[in-house]
Amino acid sequence: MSQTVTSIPLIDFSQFSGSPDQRDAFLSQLRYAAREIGFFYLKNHGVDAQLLREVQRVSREFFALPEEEKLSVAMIHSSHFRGYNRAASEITRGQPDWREQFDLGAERQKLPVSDNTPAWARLQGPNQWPAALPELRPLLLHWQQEMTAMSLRLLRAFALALRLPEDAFDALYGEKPNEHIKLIRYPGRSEGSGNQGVGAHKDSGFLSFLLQDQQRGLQVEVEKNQWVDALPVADTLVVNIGELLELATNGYLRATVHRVVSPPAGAERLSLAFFLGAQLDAVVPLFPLPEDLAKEARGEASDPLNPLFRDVGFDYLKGRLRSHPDVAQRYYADISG
Ligand SMILES: O=C(O)CCC(=O)C(=O)O
Ligand SMILES: [Fe+2]
Repeated sequence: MSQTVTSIPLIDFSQFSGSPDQRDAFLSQLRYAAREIGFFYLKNHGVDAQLLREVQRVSREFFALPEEEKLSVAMIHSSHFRGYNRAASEITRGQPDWREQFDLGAERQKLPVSDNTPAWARLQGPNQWPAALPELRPLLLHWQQEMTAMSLRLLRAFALALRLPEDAFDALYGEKPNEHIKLIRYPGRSEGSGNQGVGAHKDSGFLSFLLQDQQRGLQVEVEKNQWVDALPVADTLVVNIGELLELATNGYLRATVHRVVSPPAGAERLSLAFFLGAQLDAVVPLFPLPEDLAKEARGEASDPLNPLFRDVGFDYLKGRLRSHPDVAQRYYADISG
């Protein structure tokens, strides 16, 4: 029987490279956290603390730019869903989110598109970078590289925790993992803004990582209608499981619903998210788990408001179209109707 969860566990990634006993202890904590809660704090993750501080500092500088500079890289200029959105542009569960944000992905060349190319191929392409803040590009691309390397290491630990071969998930991301970064600033509450920083949702990919500042706001639905604060904890990243891992493990791993409540008036919250996903042409298989684990799998806990698809590119595109109806209408009217 699982007991009531009142807080989010904290696990230490350095144990994974420790003695065999430490490694086993780490893997069982990982399995527990990922199955029972779907969220945990990760310390000693190996991403340089100084780099993280720099990324936070320069992200704040980005949001402090004059509005016209931010709008010069507005997402509406990008068919690849890259760029800036003002607060209340993105929609979750039909309601606007009170957060401004800057999205980027892997810096890759646009794919040639013909009549029979799948629509998700249009997602690949360059990022937009603000001319007014030249240090943003090298810094974020460096951070992206570090986050990708760390998160792929963690994904391999997940495979071991499930007693699958260490490289079980490798073919799903191949040479082109989906490396989505979202810099987010939640303004304080104001008249007429409501308190939805971001509405309740699950993330779609393999794993999500959040670098929080000092301001609370993130909440995790550990049981139906029971929300727990994921308070900021210094020197950790918050990690959560995406729907892709839930689907691949028949619900053994848990993609947990979460949301952000807007900060009080006069405060603000900065959260920097890294979402690791599979490559867009992958199809998610069902991994055969060892019998004792398979018995504990909950089955697919798909959200009826947001059905899942095993085709990674299609599923990711569906999410992007739903979150950004203006971009959808401008570049994807042929498929989003
Ligand atoms: O702001 C946060 O810490 C969480 C953001 C989030 O859940 C998301 O963008 O998917
Ligand atoms: Fe999320």
